[in-house]
Amino acid sequence: MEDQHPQICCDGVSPCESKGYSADNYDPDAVEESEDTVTSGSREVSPAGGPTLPILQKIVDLSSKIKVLKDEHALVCNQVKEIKNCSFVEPEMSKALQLLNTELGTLKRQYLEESSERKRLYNENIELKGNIRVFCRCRPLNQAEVGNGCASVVEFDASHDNELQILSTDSSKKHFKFDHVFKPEDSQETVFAQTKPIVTSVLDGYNVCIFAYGQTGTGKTFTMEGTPENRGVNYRTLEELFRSSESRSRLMKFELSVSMLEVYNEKIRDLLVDNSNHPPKKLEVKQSAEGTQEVPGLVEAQVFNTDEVWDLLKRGYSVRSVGSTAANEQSSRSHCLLRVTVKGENLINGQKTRSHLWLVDLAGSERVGKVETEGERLKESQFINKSLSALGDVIAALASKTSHIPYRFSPSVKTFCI
Ligand SMILES: Nc1ncnc2c1ncn2[C@@H]1O[C@H](COP(=O)(O)OP(=O)(O)OP(=O)(O)O)[C@@H](O)[C@H]1O
Repeated sequence: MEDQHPQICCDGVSPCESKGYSADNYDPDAVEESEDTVTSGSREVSPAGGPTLPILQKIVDLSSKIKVLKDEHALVCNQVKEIKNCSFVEPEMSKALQLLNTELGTLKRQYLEESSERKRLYNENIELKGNIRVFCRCRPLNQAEVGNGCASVVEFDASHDNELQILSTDSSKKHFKFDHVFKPEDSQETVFAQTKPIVTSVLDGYNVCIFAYGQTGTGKTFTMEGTPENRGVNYRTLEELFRSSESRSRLMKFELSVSMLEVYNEKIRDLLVDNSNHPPKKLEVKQSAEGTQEVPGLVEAQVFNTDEVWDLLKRGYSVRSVGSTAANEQSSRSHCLLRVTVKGENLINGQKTRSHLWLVDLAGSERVGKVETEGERLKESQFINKSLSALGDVIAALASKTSHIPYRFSPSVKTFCI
């Protein structure tokens, strides 16, 4: 019977050292495969009557493939056994979870420490540059000025972007220094780039205020409001606040709301209320129980995106008191104040902040005689000048760090200092 089995070579044994199957080296997979290969293949018979060398080689190859597969199978079986053994998996998993939680806690703590350090350094840097900063922007000559043959009396120093000189009528030059000077060709974007770092401090919980101050017709409203095609500081600020708050959204949740008011002839008027059908509500600055200055009854509209902001700003600008003067066709006759309230909540430690950003377009300072004002315009000018002079006193007192700051001298100034 033994002789009926074909003699095959395997395990690297050479044909001349061939051996037959026995009960000890029997491999059912290998035999099945071998038999199939030998019986179904075109039988090539060696001169001695056994299979030829190519077939033997195929069998050798298949045998080693089967061995590899068997080893892999044994490995997978062991893995399945391990997975089925829950008493092994659960403690391992809860240990891993515990480790991950500890690591997460450490990372959170480090993140909080890093972000409060960032906040401290950022705002320290702002303070080092000066808590009160003054920029000067010179507008280009307008068509009327060009038509009248006017020439610019402002000279800029190319090597100092914080200085300018004014040519006086007697040909002498007056030298002025600011924190930065913007030239007539500087865009709205360039102007905003300088204010942006201060603006983002409000997200860190600091109160910030930006005033546009200057003679009538010099470009205050253009700088703060801008035009739909060329938007100013107000819109760009809110755009930046949305962008910045989004980029911090993994750590902080922010809520932004907007109020708009004007101080006209020393009276406060809410610009977000439609007063067309009834007399405007009387608004006043009052001290709250917490000691902060508030305007009770002032509309505070929550905003979620820049489209909503633009709609609100347009609404407010459209009802602002403007009039035509000799110096400016569309002169603002009131101080316009845009207040952005930022409420922040730290999502990790629950700490809350509330801060205000005031963006103020002051009415133009003017020499009453020069702008030929009379009647209602004259009364407006007197109020404007009185409040601006009171504001000048407050800023001078703040800058010289005197103990008494004359906030209460004018209702407008009281409003600016809320
Ligand atoms: N940087 C500028 N580039 C181009 N045009 C400007 C610039 N600044 C101001 N203007 C234009 O000059 C005119 C007067 O500007 P604006 O109304 O902003 O002055 P203002 O200082 O707000 O005046 P007022 O105090 O009378 O309200 C406007 O037509 C405005 O578009």
